[in-house]
This record gives sequence, C-alpha cells and structure tokens, in this order.
Amino acid sequence: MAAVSPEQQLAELRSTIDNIDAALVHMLAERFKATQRVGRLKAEHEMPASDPDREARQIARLRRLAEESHLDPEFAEKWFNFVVAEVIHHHTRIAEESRED
Ligand SMILES: O=C(O)C(=O)C[C@]1(C(=O)O)C=C[C@@H](O)C=C1
Repeated sequence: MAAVSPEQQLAELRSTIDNIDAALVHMLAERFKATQRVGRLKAEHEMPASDPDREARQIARLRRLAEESHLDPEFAEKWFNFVVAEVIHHHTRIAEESRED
C-alpha cells in the first residue's frame, strides 16, 4: 500500500482545521447573539455594561477547563478578555442608543 504523501496529509489536516474554524465562527455568532440580548436587558434596566466579578469567575472556570484540556490557560484567558472587550463595546453602544431614543 502506497504511503500517504505529505501533501495528502496536509490536505486532510487542513480539512479538519476548516471544520473547526467553521464551528468556532458559528459558536461565536451564537455567543454574540446572546450577549446582544444581555446588552439590551442591561440598557433597559440601566445596569452597568461590565461585571468584573462575573468576568473573574468565568476566567477562573475557563483556566481550569483549559488545563484539563491541555490548552494554555494564559491563551484561554487572553481569548476571553478579547471577546469580552468587544461585548462591552457593544453593550456601551446599545446603552447610548437607548438613551438617545
Ligand atoms: O454576563 C454579563 O453580564 C455580560 O455582559 C456578558 C459578559 C461576557 O461576554 O461574558 C460581558 C461583559 C461582562 O463584564 C461580563 C460578561
């Protein structure tokens, strides 16, 4: 049986990466749909855009999960902070728009 060529191995690995990247985009889209609803709820009830206690709890949880999954916990925390910064930006914009109405 002929050995699988490096090009074929690379193509197969890239096909797996393609599926994972697609799943990540879909999951992020769902997460942002949920956080947009949180943003509207917070704006309606004049709640602060950010919740540092919630973030700290979630970071501790995600770091634990990352360690269990052999993912660098620093990377997990950086990823979370990157996403949350964007969410807070959205929340702030929603609150500003609701005050203008
Ligand atoms: O849970 C909230 O209160 C949110 O607004 C969502 C979220 C998040 O994206 O996880 C974003 C901002 C807060 O500081 C905490 C968490």
